[in-house]
Amino acid sequence: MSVPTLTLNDGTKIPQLGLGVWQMQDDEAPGIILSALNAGYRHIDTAAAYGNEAGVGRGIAESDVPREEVFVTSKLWNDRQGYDAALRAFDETMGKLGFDYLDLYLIHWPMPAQDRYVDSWKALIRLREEGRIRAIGVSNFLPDHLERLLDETGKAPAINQIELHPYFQQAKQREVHAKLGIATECWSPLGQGEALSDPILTEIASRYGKSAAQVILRWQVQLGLVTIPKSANHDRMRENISIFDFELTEAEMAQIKGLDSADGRIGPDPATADF
Ligand SMILES: NC(=O)C1=CN([C@@H]2O[C@H](COP(=O)(O)OP(=O)(O)OC[C@H]3O[C@@H](n4cnc5c(N)ncnc54)[C@H](OP(=O)(O)O)[C@@H]3O)[C@@H](O)[C@H]2O)C=CC1
Ligand SMILES: O=C1CO[C@H](CO)[C@@H](O)[C@@H]1O
Repeated sequence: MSVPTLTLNDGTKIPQLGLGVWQMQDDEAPGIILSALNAGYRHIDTAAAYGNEAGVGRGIAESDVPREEVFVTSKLWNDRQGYDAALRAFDETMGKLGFDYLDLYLIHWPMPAQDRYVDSWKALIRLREEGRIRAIGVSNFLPDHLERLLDETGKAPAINQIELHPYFQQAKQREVHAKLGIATECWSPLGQGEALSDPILTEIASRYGKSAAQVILRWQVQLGLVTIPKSANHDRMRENISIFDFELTEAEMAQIKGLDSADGRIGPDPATADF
């Protein structure tokens, strides 16, 4: 069963489930990408900061899958923010990936103390107008950062990639996204493994002969989110994409909603993150 796509506010289609590749070494990335493409993945999430763009590009180039059938995201790292710096960083990313266009480029963190994200956003708008990027977006942007992009450029991001898992569900942030026409993408969708032994999730999973990981990813897809679980293991990669043959009931969706926690964040807080 193939992965459904979501249509972004600029008309671009993104597969709702992709492979996250943070913490994969550049030299192991080609093999992992080949394995993911064989398992049916057509969406890969990398970043300049992950140090594996070259390996990701090589894996795609060495596969039998045409470049245009794979949706690839990369991200602008914090020390390259600003208009000219972002243009140069994008060229470097493209050189490493070996692509002539990118599907999605994100500003990785707002870094409000630097106050350069509006200029970075203007560079991304230009790159999209030039046809070098299909869709542009952001990551870890809070509502006031999104409002400022809109106020100063009139252009809303297609997507905001944020921490989102059963213990940190971001309902308010999702509401803001819906109002502004911005899709929500979940990073650390499995809570970096923390949520996988949750008794409610394992109980729901047992009803379908599925795993807790599959229930979490199915929950995210049914919420209309994009999700990018990371696995470097072929069996778990296959497991994570095998979620399109069952459906959670409304009662199960409500049970999972009940797992949300005010202090469930595992990554940095975008308001104060400074790195
Ligand atoms: N924009 C941002 O700021 C951020 C973006 N990201 C993106 O999100 C992606 C995913 O987030 P990440 O932090 O990696 O965490 P995830 O929530 O995807 O969890 C990954 C961990 O879970 C394990 N795992 C994966 N599938 C299963 C399974 N079916 N059963 C048991 N264990 C499993 C993996 O191990 P194994 O590999 O051994 O299977 C790994 O240890 C990243 O790779 C990156 O692309 C992440 C953090 C921040
Ligand atoms: O995507 C991410 C994972 O790696 C980075 C750290 O090296 C994080 O800061 C970032 O948000």
